[in-house]
Amino acid sequence: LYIIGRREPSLPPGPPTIPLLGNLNIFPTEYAHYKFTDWAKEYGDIYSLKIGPGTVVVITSMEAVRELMEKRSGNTVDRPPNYIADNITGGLNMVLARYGSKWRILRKTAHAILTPNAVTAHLPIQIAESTQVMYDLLKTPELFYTHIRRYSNSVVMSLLYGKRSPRYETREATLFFESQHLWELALEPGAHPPVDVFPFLRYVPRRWAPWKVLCDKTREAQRKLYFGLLDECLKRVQRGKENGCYMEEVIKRQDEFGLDRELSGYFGGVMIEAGSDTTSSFLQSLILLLTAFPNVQRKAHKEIDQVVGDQRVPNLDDVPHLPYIQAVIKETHRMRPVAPLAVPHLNREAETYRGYVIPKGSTIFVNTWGIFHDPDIYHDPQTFNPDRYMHNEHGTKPNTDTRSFRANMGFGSGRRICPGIHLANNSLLLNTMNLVWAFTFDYATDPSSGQPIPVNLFDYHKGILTAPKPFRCKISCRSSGHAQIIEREFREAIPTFQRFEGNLSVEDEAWLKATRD
Ligand code: HEM
Repeated sequence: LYIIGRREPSLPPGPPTIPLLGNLNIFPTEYAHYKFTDWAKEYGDIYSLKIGPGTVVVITSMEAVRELMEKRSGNTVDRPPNYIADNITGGLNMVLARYGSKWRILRKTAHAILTPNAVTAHLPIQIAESTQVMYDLLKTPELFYTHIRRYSNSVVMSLLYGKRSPRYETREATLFFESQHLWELALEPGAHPPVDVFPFLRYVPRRWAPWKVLCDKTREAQRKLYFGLLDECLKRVQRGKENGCYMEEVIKRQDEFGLDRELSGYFGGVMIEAGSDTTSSFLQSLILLLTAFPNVQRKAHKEIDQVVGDQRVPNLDDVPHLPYIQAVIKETHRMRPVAPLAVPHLNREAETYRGYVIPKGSTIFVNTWGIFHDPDIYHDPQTFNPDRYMHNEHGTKPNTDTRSFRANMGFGSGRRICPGIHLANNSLLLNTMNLVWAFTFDYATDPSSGQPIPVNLFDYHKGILTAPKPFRCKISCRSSGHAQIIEREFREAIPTFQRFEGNLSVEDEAWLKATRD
């Protein structure tokens, strides 16, 4: 028993262990990326932690990512077991699913509908929705946080189910935000007994195990949303009233993909989850950073004014002419990666690397945060400085060996890399251009003292996905000319919106009527 928790000599180094628990007693339960980055300074770009008898390996360099996650991606494609998640979803949450036939079916389906070509077909609604973001910010800028969250949910809902969320309060958006909240509580590291490390804890009676009640509640909330939406889509297909959304295609090609009803429901639901709060987290961080770094904002304004001017809104054809805006996006990924530790992987067979043996079934964390904040690679990594990407492709210090670097590190690595990259990139480009073109972002003013209220660059939510906690800032439209163009574009987008407004609630209809009269 004494050897349980002890670090095997062939493992990469790491913090001292204690019997039985290994490093479980010091394993960070919140903002783990900070601690993981501190440990990387002490133990290097590959180190290990013992969690009871199990092993966690943390990698904090592009070189190790390239070797272990990419070159050996067939081996590091699995995810660690997650009893609570599986209890809630029956193992069908694609993001956390174990490697196996079900994950392969889900992944294949995701690829089929998220190719660069397939996402181009859905640009009109994405553009219309990003126009509404500008319109909403014009009318109620103080609600920017919910406007952004509405946007990313509405885009995925429109693409997948042909049904948009015109308001933050739209029924399906609310159901999603509620079920997502429960899901986050259920997955919160350290919040529940470690049922994966010590399986006997799974058998504690329900009255002493509040996590079991939470699991049931979460399962119910998710299924209500996922299968409600699926059935609505199914009915449309049966009536021959398709509107061209992804889930109709999924339903029609069910046999080809190998999906049954259960898998189809979870496929759609997980796409909403994976596509909504990720995109909005990025855009909220962008606003936070633009507010805190006015010099960056000035440069971005200057570039967009030169290229786009003030007589029309930006569009995707402008992107190649906007290198600084592109650099702003890269720098936002670097400063505030949406998933600072990506999502943990697991190796299917033992690995030998740099003389270490990483046993089969180890959990592998890619410490994206640590890589992006490494002062040996990035000059002054805590400063939001898009210019670093103007000098070289990866924004690194001169003479850095960048052979293992690639552009989309914020989207993970290997065979579990984010399949939504193309869709997400279009959203990030459209909204970053629009936000910079139309608005200035300043500190809010404290009404009693008249002093500016600074923003806190580190006040972020806990969890696998981070997003800034709601903060205050002042968002103003740059001129009345810009405002008029936004109003006009919003009106002109009505026919595009209407294709996705087939089955809305009375409240949504009333809101649309009020904004359109
Ligand atoms: C800014 C936006 C986004 C970011 C930064 C992001 C980032 C990530 C990251 C870091 C992972 C884990 C990769 C790994 O395990 O190495 C991931 C997985 C995933 N993402 Fe995204 N994502 C974004 C948007 C989207 C969108 C729009 C969709 C789909 C509509 C999507 C669908 C998924 C799915 C399904 C997975 C799980 C893949 C698997 O485990 O096989 N994501 N994403």
